[in-house]
Amino acid sequence: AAIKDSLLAQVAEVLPSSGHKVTVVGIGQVGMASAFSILAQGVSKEVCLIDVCADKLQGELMDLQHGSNFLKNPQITASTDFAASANSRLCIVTAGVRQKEGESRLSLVQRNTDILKNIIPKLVEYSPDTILLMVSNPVDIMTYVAWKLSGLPKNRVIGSGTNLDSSRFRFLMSQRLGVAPTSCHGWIIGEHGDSSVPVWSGVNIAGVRLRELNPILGTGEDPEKWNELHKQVVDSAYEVIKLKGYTSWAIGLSTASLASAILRNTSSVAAVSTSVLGEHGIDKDVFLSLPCILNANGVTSVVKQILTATEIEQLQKSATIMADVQAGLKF
Ligand SMILES: NC(=O)c1ccc[n+]([C@@H]2O[C@H](COP(=O)([O-])OP(=O)(O)OC[C@H]3O[C@@H](n4cnc5c(N)ncnc54)[C@H](O)[C@@H]3O)[C@@H](O)[C@H]2O)c1
Ligand SMILES: O=C1N[C@](c2ccsc2)(c2cccc(Nc3ccc(F)cc3)n2)CC(O)=C1Sc1ccccc1Cl
Repeated sequence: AAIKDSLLAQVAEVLPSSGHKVTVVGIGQVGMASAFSILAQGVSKEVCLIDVCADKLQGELMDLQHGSNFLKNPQITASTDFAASANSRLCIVTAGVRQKEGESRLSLVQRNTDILKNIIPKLVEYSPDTILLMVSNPVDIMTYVAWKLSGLPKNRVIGSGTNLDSSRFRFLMSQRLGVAPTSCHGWIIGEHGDSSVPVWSGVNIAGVRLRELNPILGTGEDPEKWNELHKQVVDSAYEVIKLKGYTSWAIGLSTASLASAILRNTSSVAAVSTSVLGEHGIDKDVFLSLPCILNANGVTSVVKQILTATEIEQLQKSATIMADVQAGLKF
């Protein structure tokens, strides 16, 4: 008899999944930083890697598996076949192509949309109850495209949105004030990236709103130039790209944090891209970031922030731009 048979008397079936299985599609810089963060923080012990590059998949799989002894025995699998993703509680999509030199945003969007056409239906086929977490850019549009392609309810299709933007904002705020980033409260909402919206009225330490200490905070007249904080969020993204060619650690940790809220059913609040139709007077079927309650059922509530007219105007402008781009897409 095989050693295993002499050693073990099986008494029950092995379940197909831990119930916390996470699939990461696209194992480039962002996908691997996300997978590593999830494993290193014990967010899930069952991770499946999917990509079109078989060799890279095998190499990343082996390299991660070799660390299993330090990761408390996770189950890590990898395949170019989506069947390997079956029974995933959460599917994180970072697959995409980079903008070519001088490529228009719409052309990139159509190319990434075409990639999603091959990914989303297969993920849902093998994990019909899954939650999709989109990271690929332009993330707000890719989240809408994923929702349309998946047929899932809106609460189970989430974009990483301005979660990274807000994290960079808190770090920069912590540098200015000498307060830990986790104690620097500030929310960036709306469109991820260059046109995101800082909610200055809500920026606070221990509930003390900086806007109350300095009503011109965040405006052009502010001598301390706090509005530069938001500009620094955008500039630092370009700075990182210029210096290292991509971003990985912060977005990977951000993705692991969102995965943790979902898998551990914590109902914590995070700025993520969700359907904003009907919020703040938006009448377009688009996805933008607002503070949302995240748990095992995805986005279960949207926080109704009190926004200034200017902030609402910026959201509505982004909604119109998203809707126009979406109208030009071929599904
Ligand atoms: N939302 C955010 O805050 C944020 C931050 C950083 C990066 N991003 C975005 O994340 C995406 C990935 O960035 P990256 O630096 O990891 O890129 P990358 O080129 O390093 O990785 C992309 C991966 O996708 C894979 N891929 C391509 N087509 C595929 C398909 N059809 N099926 C499966 N896998 C496929 C590629 O093989 C590659 O491994 C980009 O769109 C980038 O703009 C978003
Ligand atoms: O930190 C990043 N890096 C990226 C990146 C990663 C690999 S190559 C480029 C980045 C950096 C700078 C600009 C930019 N623009 C962009 C716009 C639309 C797209 F479809 C793709 C990329 N993207 C991707 C991205 O979304 C981010 S966050 C980011 C970007 C711009 C402004 C503010 C923030 Cl918080």
